[in-house]
Amino acid sequence: MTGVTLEQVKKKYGNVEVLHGIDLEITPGEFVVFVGPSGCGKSTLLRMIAGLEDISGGKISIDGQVVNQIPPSKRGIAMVFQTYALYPHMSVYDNMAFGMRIAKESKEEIDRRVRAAAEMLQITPYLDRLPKALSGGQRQRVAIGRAICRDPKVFLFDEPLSNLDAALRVATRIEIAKLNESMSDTTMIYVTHDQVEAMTLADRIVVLSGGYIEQVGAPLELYERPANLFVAQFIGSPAMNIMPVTITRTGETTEVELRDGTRFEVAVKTPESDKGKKASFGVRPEDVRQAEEGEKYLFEGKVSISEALGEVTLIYIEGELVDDDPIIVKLPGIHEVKTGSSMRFTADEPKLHLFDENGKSYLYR
Ligand SMILES: Nc1ncnc2c1ncn2[C@@H]1O[C@H](COP(=O)(O)OP(=O)(O)OP(=O)(O)O)[C@@H](O)[C@H]1O
Repeated sequence: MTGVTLEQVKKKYGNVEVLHGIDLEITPGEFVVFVGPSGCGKSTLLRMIAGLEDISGGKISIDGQVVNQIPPSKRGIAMVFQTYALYPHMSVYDNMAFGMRIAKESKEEIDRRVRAAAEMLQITPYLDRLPKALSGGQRQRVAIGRAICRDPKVFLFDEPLSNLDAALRVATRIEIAKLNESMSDTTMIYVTHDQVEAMTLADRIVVLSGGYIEQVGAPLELYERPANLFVAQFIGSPAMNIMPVTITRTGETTEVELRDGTRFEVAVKTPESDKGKKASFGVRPEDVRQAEEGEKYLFEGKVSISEALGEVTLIYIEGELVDDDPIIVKLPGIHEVKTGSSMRFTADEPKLHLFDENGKSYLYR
């Protein structure tokens, strides 16, 4: 079993540094997903692990061995790309066998591995076809099959589903989850900007932004305890609502005041020195509910629009409580809501988040 360690890994293109000293320990057999907005450096980091990009600083180790100077073919990795990268003139079988033929494996061994991978991915009926006679999803499975045949110690995926349509994405995502179960000794590193893929596939997610790691954790840990405003708003859809507040009482629990003067308590510890300081209060759209008549409420606002999606109703509230983005409330089921009407909302205390003036969660201070 093989782990991957990154120590102070940096990447520069010319004078521009795009990764600023990444430290990460990926344990053997783990499925780690890199997520982050476009340009945050996630593909570059993956390509550096693969050996397809030079390392400008720091160390990358695979299985305890520093690989900075080791070529891709000697790193024990296999990579699946967004664009499949199949040879168009070769059959599916030959595409999958190609790497092993180069490595001078025996004919019998090649046949055994190609058929085993094809079985696992349910592409046996297509082994004689050319890639052009396959759908996008089938082509991607061939690309994954080719990677499996190499029997990699580390499996790297660079946005493998992003060229597929919605239904195929789901089906292929489930294939990859099954693959991960059947290859439980193989370490997998997966790049995506799709948070559903990240949440469903990962043992741990690494959230990147601007060439830095914002947080590393299990999917639900990031959802329930985001370390900062960036992660809070990146994980979860629609994004967490953020409202500017002032801290009016500190201690084991904290009282905050919204812009309209409403005060309430958040079950988060704050230091005395933060009394009177600006902070950001956060609550997820799905954690908000309508306050009962006479019940203490968190916030009140006029409905600017509502969307009934059947399974849920989304209510948008604009006004002084927020800066640019409206507050979004996601209520289960169908609700008749009048535009312009005033509504009061509340949420259970454990679902409330508080971030300091620098955007860092008070849970981690
Ligand atoms: N060959 C290159 N030369 C110069 N800059 C580059 C090069 N490749 C990438 N970059 C820059 O490095 C940064 C990180 O790019 P990278 O492709 O890793 O981002 P990403 O998070 O994978 O984005 P996306 O989701 O859009 O693929 C970006 O600012 C990009 O413009």
